[in-house]
Amino acid sequence: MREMGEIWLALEIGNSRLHWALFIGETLYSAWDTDHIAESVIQQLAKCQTLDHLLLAISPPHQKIREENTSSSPSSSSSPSSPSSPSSPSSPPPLLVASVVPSQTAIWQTYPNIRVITLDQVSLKGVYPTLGIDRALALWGAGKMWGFPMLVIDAGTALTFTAADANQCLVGGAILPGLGLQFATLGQQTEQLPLVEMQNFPSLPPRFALNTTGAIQSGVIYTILAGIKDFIEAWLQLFPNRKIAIKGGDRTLLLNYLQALYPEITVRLIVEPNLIFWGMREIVMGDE
Ligand SMILES: Nc1ncnc2c1ncn2[C@@H]1O[C@H](COP(=O)(O)OP(=O)(O)OP(=O)(O)O)[C@@H](O)[C@H]1O
Ligand SMILES: CC(C)(CO)[C@@H](O)C(=O)NCCC(=O)O
Ligand SMILES: [K+]
Repeated sequence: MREMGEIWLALEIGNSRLHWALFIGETLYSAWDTDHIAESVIQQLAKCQTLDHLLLAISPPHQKIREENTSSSPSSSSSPSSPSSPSSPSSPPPLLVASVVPSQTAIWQTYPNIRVITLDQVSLKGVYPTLGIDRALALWGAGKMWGFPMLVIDAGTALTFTAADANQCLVGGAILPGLGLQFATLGQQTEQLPLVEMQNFPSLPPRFALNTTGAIQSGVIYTILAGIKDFIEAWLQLFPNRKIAIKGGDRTLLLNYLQALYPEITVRLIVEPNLIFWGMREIVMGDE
């Protein structure tokens, strides 16, 4: 970034929704999620006169899904709270975009001050050309924050494992359908199976179920948890001093279950929803 205290926005375009962060220089001021935004709204953003207008346009209060204020002085302004101290810019702030949805990236190109992060800008070594930028950035962010070797588990639309060794070189990883996707496919692609809603089971379901919904819950949850445990154990055997971080929309649910089933591995997990933003910050600050 050009100035130390400059306001900039980070946007991660995921397959389910958008993930936003407002930075002042190196400091993450707040982070929130929204649904994908219509092209017509994006085209209006260049005309926003103040930061508050812009924030309101990209995340109207009823649309905002999660907000986390990381600044020490919470602001009273509307959602998401904009920083009160630095003066609002007269033109829209720089926007850093990382996207795994190319059609969505395309409609953001009308934004006046946009920079799209691509894989070649992440200093992670040994990447393959089609590696998702979200996986690369989350791994880079986690490794820079807590050190390498690092394994990142992303419990998002897809559940992914992505690892790098002590030389900051990609070891590799794995991709499987995330929790929501597993329930959705069973409900949609079969004649007799219902769509199971995830919010309805905060605690572990019985392993051996005597009804259809229970059987789906058991099958999806216990095999995902066993899979996560197996990947973690394989990772722990690979390197000394290795770390593990977990992010993604299903992280809290999965952590609660993991804690109940495998407390000894759960304590090793670094839980951090903002890994991709730490990765983006590394790239922005590296340019100075
Ligand atoms: N309000 C919500 N809206 C959508 N998904 C949610 C919400 N709260 C929790 N989730 C869970 O989050 C998961 C999606 O995770 P996330 O939002 O991290 O995915 P994503 O948008 O694909 O992002 P990424 O590409 O970074 O994984 C879904 O499986 C869903 O169960
Ligand atoms: C796996 C997802 C969908 C996770 O968001 C994304 O990282 C992606 O589209 N990756 C491309 C394929 C790969 O990472 O090998
Ligand atoms: K596809």
